[in-house]
Amino acid sequence: MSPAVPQHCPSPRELDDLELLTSGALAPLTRFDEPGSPITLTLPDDVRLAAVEAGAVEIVDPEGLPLARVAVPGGGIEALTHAQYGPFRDHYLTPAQVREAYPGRTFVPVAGPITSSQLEELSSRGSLALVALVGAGTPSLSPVALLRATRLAAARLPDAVVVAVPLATHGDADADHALGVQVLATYAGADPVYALAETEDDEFPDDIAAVIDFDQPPADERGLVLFFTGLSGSGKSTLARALMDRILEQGTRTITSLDGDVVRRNLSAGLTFSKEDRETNIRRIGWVAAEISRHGGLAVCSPIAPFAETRDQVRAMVDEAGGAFFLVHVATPLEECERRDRKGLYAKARRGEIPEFTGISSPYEIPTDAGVVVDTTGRTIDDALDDVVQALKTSGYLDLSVVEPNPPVVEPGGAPATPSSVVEPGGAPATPSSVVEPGGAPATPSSVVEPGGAPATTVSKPADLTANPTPEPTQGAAPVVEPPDAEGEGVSKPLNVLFVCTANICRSPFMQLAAEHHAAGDPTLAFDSAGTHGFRAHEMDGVMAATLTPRGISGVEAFKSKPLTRDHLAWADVVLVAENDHRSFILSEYPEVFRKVFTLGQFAAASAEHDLRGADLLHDLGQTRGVADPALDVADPYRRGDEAAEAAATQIDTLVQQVVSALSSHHLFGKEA
Ligand SMILES: Nc1ncnc2c1ncn2[C@@H]1O[C@H](COP(=O)(O)OS(=O)(=O)O)[C@@H](OP(=O)(O)O)[C@H]1O
Ligand SMILES: Nc1ncnc2c1ncn2[C@@H]1O[C@H](COP(=O)(O)OP(=O)(O)O)[C@@H](O)[C@H]1O
Repeated sequence: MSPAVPQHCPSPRELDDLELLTSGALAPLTRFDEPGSPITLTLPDDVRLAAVEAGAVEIVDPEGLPLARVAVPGGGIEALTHAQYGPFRDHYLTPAQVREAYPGRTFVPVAGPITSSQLEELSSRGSLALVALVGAGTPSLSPVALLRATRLAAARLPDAVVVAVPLATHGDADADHALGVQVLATYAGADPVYALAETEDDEFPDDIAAVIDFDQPPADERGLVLFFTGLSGSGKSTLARALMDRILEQGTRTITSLDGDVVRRNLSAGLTFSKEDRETNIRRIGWVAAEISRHGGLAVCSPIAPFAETRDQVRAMVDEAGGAFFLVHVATPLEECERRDRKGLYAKARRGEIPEFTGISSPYEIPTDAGVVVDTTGRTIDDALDDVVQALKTSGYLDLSVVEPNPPVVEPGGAPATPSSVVEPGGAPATPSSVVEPGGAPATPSSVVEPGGAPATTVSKPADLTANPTPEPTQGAAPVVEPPDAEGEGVSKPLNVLFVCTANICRSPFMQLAAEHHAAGDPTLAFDSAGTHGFRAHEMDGVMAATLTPRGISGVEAFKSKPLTRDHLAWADVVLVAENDHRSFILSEYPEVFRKVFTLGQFAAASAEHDLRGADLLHDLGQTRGVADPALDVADPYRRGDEAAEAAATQIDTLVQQVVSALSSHHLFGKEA
């Protein structure tokens, strides 16, 4: 009897590639794993072994429907069936079908929503076939939104049809471009291909803008997974519960709780505390949480989750589902958890009665990517919770400070109650908060067992700067009263200004420090900076830094560079970049922020023509922003000598002064208010 052909459900990218291979869209390519081709199929070791033995692997979709048989080795494909479902399936046509149905048209590749000016450009180009490139990993819109937007564009053109082609991205822009050209040529056959010009214009017809808005909700409307990790007894459940109460009191979101103990009694009943079972447990929690986030829901998870790799997997699952993942490391040291020993488990573990107990005989790997680190030792629950609430607010995901005014709470007996403040046994005065700064300020020390189960040691959290999603304003934390006509009347919030250049070591640090200098403690403004390809934790470039002192600008010693993340953008009310290229980069990677990204020169020029200031100015410019004149760019002075640095410094200093003065509301609503 010949060995059974194993089944395998590949990644979304590989499924898209399979569809293109079997439809003939990648002709002359017809198989996986041709030398030098990005169209590859990776099999897990056990599947590969079985496939080699059987001579083939059967590719199935996520629901187990066999799609194709792939020869192993060799990669040759025998198609079994095509995917027959999915939104707008009728638009998914093979090149042969397209050439038969739509001959004589001009073929237009569409990778993002078509703008108003592009529509105008297309309206005079005759009969069109808009080819929407909707594969896995497409950067701008989700596949279904790109198809919706392209259909709306087609309806606005005199004669256009829409074809969907699942061309996935392969992590290499050049290879993807070459594939795109090849696929378009195959679809067009003898007909012309017309590539839309890149446009700085980001105005869309209302119906297309609505599709974009629905697909890219603002940070505080996205699905959110709040993931508490830490040792048993560290305070995960207590803090998670208190946070959920606060969210429910605010009344803007519903919540699903996935507490460690509760999950183990239900979803993960029967699992042990072996490494393998813990990983299964966390992946189950992650899967459910990601599905909740897919629909804009909020999941609060509080398992120990001791392994970095599994936490990363959860982050990736949530990311794939379009949700935001926010990691809270409850870093209460082992000694304190053991002192609490609420369930008596540590004592048992010390006596050897519980094998593989986290912190005693099983490792806990300290997160280096937490959004906030909280040590609850000697603090009230409310105080520790405030760290989490503050970090969430800074991240842009959840702002719990906007609440309806509370009626006074009256104690039995009639006296007004003092604010609730639960002090635990042994509860000493609060220690300072340890929100992780973008600059990677070390957290309070936390005791951990290192991987491998070595005895607990006291370590400081590594100064990780990569994935920190909580840019902290460098000043302006003091509350201000908003202009009476601004949104959120009476709510305290500075305007957050993010400066961006390439590496975050020359121009954008100068912008940030100069802005802080000119704002002179203005509480209505907060500043930060990052680089599109930012170095991590570098000092400012020495040549550029030398231009600061003669201008009386300080703060360079504390400065550390960082790469730009989505979370920095979420934090910012306005993003001011050095050059047009930075703007294009941000718009292609994070199209949802298009209303708030300007070049510094563009913003300064536009604000000079305005009477409005502060939030009103931002709002108005967000609606009417035009093309950024490249002549207003701040050229890169890096490694171009003292003169270039001095010229950039002078240019930036002037522009920043204008911007600070235009954005400040201090003279109106600051100290005097
Ligand atoms: N061996 C061992 N190690 C750690 N914890 C143990 C163990 N055995 C039982 N318990 C109890 O189970 C709770 C942790 O379960 P989790 O699902 O959160 O753990 S894990 O994430 O799968 O590692 C944990 O609850 P919390 O105190 O809420 O964290 C413990 O009460
Ligand atoms: N500031 C604090 N924050 C959270 N828990 C605290 C704090 N101070 C003391 N505790 C106590 O520590 C214990 C934490 O237990 P729990 O929340 O179940 O932890 P975990 O879910 O991490 O196992 C509770 O008894 C809680 O009352």
